[in-house]
Amino acid sequence: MIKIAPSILAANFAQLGQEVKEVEAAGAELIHIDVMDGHFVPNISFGSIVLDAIRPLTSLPLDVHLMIENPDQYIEQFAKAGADYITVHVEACRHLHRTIQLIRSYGVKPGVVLNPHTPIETIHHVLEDIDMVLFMTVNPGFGGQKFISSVVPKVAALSKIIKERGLTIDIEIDGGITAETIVPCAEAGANIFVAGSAIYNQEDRAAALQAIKAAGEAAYVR
Ligand SMILES: O=C(CO)[C@@H](O)[C@H](O)COP(=O)(O)O
Ligand SMILES: [Fe+2]
Repeated sequence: MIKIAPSILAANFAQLGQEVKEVEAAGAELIHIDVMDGHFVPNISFGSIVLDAIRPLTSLPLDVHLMIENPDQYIEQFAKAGADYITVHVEACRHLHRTIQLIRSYGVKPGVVLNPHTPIETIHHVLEDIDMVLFMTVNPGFGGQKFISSVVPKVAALSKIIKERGLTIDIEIDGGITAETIVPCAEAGANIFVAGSAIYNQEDRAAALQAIKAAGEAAYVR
């Protein structure tokens, strides 16, 4: 089943609570939260106080995408603020396995993120320890960028490995997702899709979300 995770990075922060409730009512399955530190990525977004604020307003899982250096230092903070998933970039972790264990120790589902150029071989030895792999289909740091289609073969290759090993791991795609770009990703076996501008920048957000989901459902093969 296809799940849609609207990214609040594209929401109106002056009415964030309402923006979260709107996508929940529209059929979103997760809320995607982009944390940027101005070091790992060339942009700053927000920290765990935003989770503190929205946690009581939604029953949806909070999917926290950490685009930060030294993620270990902040995992407790995000776990205590109510994260359900915490995903860390392979490129930002010196001891990836330890970071995954740290996330799990707080009862949070761990996931790993790969930049567009990062090979899937970097996570072969942690697949048994994680709940999600997040493929970046843009270079991280900004919303509203163009989808990088050369990532799709990596998604298909990982999906095959997950199947061969009999694992249950969600494959999430993040960056430039629309009702068109979701199609090759769902065909490659991805099942969770982040969408920021393709939902929040639309007049009818519910219709936009449902159109993206329907296109993904029609294409999904696993
Ligand atoms: O992590 C990121 C960007 O670094 C994403 O979650 C974006 O925020 C998605 O925005 P769109 O590409 O869907 O507009
Ligand atoms: Fe993200």
